[in-house]
Amino acid sequence: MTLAARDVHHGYGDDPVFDGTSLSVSPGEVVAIIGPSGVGKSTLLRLLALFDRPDGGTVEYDGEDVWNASERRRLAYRRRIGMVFQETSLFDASVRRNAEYGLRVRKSWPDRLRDELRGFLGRTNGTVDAVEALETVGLAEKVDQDAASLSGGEAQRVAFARALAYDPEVLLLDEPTSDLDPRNTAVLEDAVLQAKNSGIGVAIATHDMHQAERVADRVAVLLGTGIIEIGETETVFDDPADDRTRKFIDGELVY
Ligand SMILES: Nc1ncnc2c1ncn2[C@@H]1O[C@H](COP(=O)(O)OP(=O)(O)OP(=O)(O)O)[C@@H](O)[C@H]1O
Repeated sequence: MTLAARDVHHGYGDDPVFDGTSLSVSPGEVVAIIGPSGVGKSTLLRLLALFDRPDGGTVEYDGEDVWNASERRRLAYRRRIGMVFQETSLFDASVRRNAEYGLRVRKSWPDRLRDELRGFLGRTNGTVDAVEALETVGLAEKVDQDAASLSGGEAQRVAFARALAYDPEVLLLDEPTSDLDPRNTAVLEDAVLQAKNSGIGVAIATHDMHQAERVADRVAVLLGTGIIEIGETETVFDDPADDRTRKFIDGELVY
């Protein structure tokens, strides 16, 4: 599984956000996307999540141009991608039901039938259980609590568990710890590393350089209308090829 945006052009109105940029996510790696506010980190994640079609260029899943595939195939690909947004949206029900939500909605009918058959035959279906996913984010003891009564940090962790619970091949995280305290941040970062170790490819947009250093194998630096540099985390932080990267990381670039 590799999810890739290739030479994508995209914008809103007359303003280009991307003028030909590329990014790929492979199994078992974490790619951090860093860059100033408004540069297009969320937009890039939305393109990778197959929510929006790029104006130009391609988004490919395992080499297949997703927007030239049938809608059925595109939906099947979309089901393999988990996305956690900046703003969490839980509904008024228990934590468990919120974490299970993706399982019910996103599974295709053939998957559901297969799972039922496997359940009938007494086999496990390989899907991460919602409670297991809640354990990963340290919320197992809150499964029966009403989601509406959770703190902001707990709600973000439930949103992450929901994405994990349906066993995605790729996880796209948009500032998943922007409102979290250090303890909640550490729990989520740990969950990201567990996801990676289980073979999931992760892309994470973050404002937090230290977070990128802690969790990412590769870092993509978005500036202007595209990625100006992408490489191994250590190289990008310690010995960047582009001087603008160094300035951005050192806080010398003013936007
Ligand atoms: N639906 C939209 N309609 C019009 N303009 C949009 C829309 N979504 C995003 N933009 C614009 O596209 C640009 C990129 O936005 P985006 O949210 O991707 O940036 P970002 O890097 O994620 O920002 P932040 O770090 O503040 O979350 C911004 O100039 C934004 O105003």
